[in-house]
Amino acid sequence: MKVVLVGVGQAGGKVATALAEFDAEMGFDAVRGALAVNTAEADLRSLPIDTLLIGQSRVNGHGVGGDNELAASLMDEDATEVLDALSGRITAEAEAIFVVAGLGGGTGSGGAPVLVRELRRVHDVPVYALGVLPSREEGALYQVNAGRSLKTVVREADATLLVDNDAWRAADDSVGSGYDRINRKLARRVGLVLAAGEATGEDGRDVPESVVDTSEVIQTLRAGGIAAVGYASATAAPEAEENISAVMSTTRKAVMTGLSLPEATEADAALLVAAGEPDRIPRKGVERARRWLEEETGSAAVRGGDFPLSSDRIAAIVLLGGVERSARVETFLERAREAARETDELEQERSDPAAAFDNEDLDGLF
Ligand SMILES: Nc1nc2c(ncn2[C@@H]2O[C@H](COP(=O)(O)OP(=O)(O)OP(=O)(O)O)[C@@H](O)[C@H]2O)c(=O)[nH]1
Repeated sequence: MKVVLVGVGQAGGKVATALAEFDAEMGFDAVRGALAVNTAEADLRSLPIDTLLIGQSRVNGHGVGGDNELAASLMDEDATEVLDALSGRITAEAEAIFVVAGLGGGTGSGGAPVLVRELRRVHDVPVYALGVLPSREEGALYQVNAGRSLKTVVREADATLLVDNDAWRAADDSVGSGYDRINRKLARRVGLVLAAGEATGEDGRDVPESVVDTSEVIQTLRAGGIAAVGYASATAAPEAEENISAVMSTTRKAVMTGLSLPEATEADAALLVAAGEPDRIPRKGVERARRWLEEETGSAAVRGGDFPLSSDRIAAIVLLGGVERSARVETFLERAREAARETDELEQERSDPAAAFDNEDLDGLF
């Protein structure tokens, strides 16, 4: 899938950079452009990708200090500038746009939903959000901001791929010190999803039918709402038949312990990508893993395909679409509501998880 990335806020800029770097290192060429947008000049300075400062007339390059409503209004005012900066990058070959942001801060949290809305108004390709949820150890403001931002961005985007900052954090990482490591893991996992479908036949030969196509990624995300990605890998034996159980166990691991949104296994749609040396990927193993995924997610729409990579490992990449009914999402929203109650922003609470995005428990941003 040929994509253009727009990072909003500090986390957005860093994660977009990590994705662009991974894509370049691997030579996939799925990332066709990357721009970082921020209200804080200092956060843009160290980034190697293109940057754009917004809200200058009102915050003078000093950021919004966690105020996501202010950020939403600054993005609204400067949206034309951002769209202009992107217009040269979003060429006819772009198949999707990803707006990347940490949902718990100010600039990304408030700016991303507005930018998604504006991009959808002017571009025909799907506009997805890639949102980072704050760790449970972060304070009430982060949780409330993320809850409100999530509610709004899910409504505006074609789909919102969520990564929980607690998901891929090593046990000994503190929230801050672990960012680089989290960003690298995130870049590999999401980067492989983006690159799936970019595989070309060796020496100009036709791409085998079993190879995953970009449209399968888009179809899986078509369910809308919230999406999650899972990943696991194992050493591959030289013969395909010897790897049947490796495909099965990596698929299970990707879902049970490797998801970007832990335990969000109830899904409307799923895609299983088996990555590795084509000769080592067992058809029987992939079929078996797909059936298991169908049962585990309760989804009748489980797609599958290979991602040819020269590697002595075999990896399972699982993309789940429409996971917003999962207990994990409700747990986060409850955390955000609890934080909102603490900060005196909430009057009532409801318990139906599926209705969580329609009710007024947590105000949207706009
Ligand atoms: N995964 C990841 N999360 C990050 C990173 N930096 C910050 N975060 C998370 O993002 C949230 C804060 O968002 P930031 O992007 O730092 O804030 P901002 O959008 O720039 O907003 P302001 O600083 O208020 O203008 C918190 O929940 C952090 O845990 C990062 O590099 N990687």
